[in-house]
Amino acid sequence: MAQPSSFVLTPKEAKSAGVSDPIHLPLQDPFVLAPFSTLKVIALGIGSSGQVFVGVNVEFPGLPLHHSIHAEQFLVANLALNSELKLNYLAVSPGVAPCGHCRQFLQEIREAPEIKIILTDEHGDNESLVSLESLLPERLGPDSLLPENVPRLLEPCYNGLTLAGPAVPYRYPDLKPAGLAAVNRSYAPYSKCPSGVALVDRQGSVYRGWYMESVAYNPSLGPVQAALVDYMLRCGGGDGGFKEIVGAVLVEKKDAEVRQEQTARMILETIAPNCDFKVFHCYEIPKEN
Ligand SMILES: O=c1ccn([C@H]2C[C@H](O)[C@@H](CO)O2)c(=O)[nH]1
Ligand SMILES: [Zn+2]
Repeated sequence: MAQPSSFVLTPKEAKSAGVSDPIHLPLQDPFVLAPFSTLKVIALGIGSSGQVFVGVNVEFPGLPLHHSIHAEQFLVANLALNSELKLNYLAVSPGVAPCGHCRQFLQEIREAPEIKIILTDEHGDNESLVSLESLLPERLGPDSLLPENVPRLLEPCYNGLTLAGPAVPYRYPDLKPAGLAAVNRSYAPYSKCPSGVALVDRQGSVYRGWYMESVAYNPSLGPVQAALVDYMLRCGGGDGGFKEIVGAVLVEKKDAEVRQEQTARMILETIAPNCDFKVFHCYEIPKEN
């Protein structure tokens, strides 16, 4: 699988890759793009730690287009998986501005309207810096549906879930705890149905990701897509791509109103036919009085 040389750069690495200041993010070299795209998009973001995060768009052969991951969504998942608390600057490939779907998904970050977006022409020249608010005025924000004190995307959250039922043996024992840790970090304040996915490749490396919802529902990022972002970040499967995924676990609440099981199975059967997929249920640990 073609990969950027790295999806997370320290401030020092970013500097040696040519990031002199936010407005001069290196939008082409040294990054190699994801292989499936007709339009190849890279998103770069600077987080509050000063690290530079990378996202690429991912299209899945055999799946309807709405399962694709936009570069900006990949970038946000990269921030979340790496516990980065804030996104300050965002730049997309030359001549591309974040699309409406991504402008909406970014709203889940607190203070989203203040995120600075770097726009350029198709040659990477004539930069300008605009706020996300100016790209999406009169937004639908999380404040429309959530109280102020509910953690927003990228803010620390712990869902207090534990695995239900007797321990069923599964041939990849590392996946269950990884899936549980993932569901506990899932951002699902609208459905209150968090979910997490853990994957293992042929080398035995484990990857994980969690469901991240949008106030506008459709731009939400599914738990399989989020785990695939982790897989790509860490060069899972080497050159074998998603076919090297041999095991997957989904953890979600039993009888949840919003369930991922069928969608997760369908996605994995399509892109990772060698994958042994299992679902484990969880429940909320009762709070002590
Ligand atoms: O803001 C955008 C717009 C489009 N794309 C991707 C999605 C799809 O893979 C391809 C064509 O739309 O470009 C992005 O990643 N970000
Ligand atoms: Zn987009």
